[in-house]
Amino acid sequence: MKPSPSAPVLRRLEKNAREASARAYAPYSKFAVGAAVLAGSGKIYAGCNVENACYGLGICAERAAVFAAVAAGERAIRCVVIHTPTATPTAPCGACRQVINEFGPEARVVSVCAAAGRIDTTLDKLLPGAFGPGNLDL
Ligand SMILES: O=c1ccn([C@H]2C[C@H](O)[C@@H](CO)O2)c(=O)[nH]1
Ligand SMILES: [Zn+2]
Repeated sequence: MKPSPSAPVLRRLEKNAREASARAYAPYSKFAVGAAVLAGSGKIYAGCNVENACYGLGICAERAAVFAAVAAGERAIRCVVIHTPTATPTAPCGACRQVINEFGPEARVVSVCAAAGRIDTTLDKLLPGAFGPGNLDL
């Protein structure tokens, strides 16, 4: 079976995530993260982490990207790519896994970094037994 998204689309997502990481606002952690999501329409939405002087109020790149997609009218997430300018790739935090689950329970999740190492997995592997919208069907 052909991989989804295709290699050229995945390359575009990686470029968008890398460019978004350069726009991260991370003066406190110095850990710049960029994310790009491929939404149901085929459009790509990017996000970066945005920190705050009130430390707990920062938001991760992945959630910023998902929320940008939803604000544009999207309701499905097919793929999330995360870029960090580090030597090893970074998997999404638990909060972001839960948010991705809402719109892309079977999304492909790819983490890339400044070196060749990558993580290429799926949301259901990262968040097995997830609580999701279906659990609220009483
Ligand atoms: O997957 C991750 C992990 C961390 N961060 C952000 C949160 C915080 O701003 C900084 C350090 O945790 O990196 C992300 O955006 N995505
Ligand atoms: Zn997160």
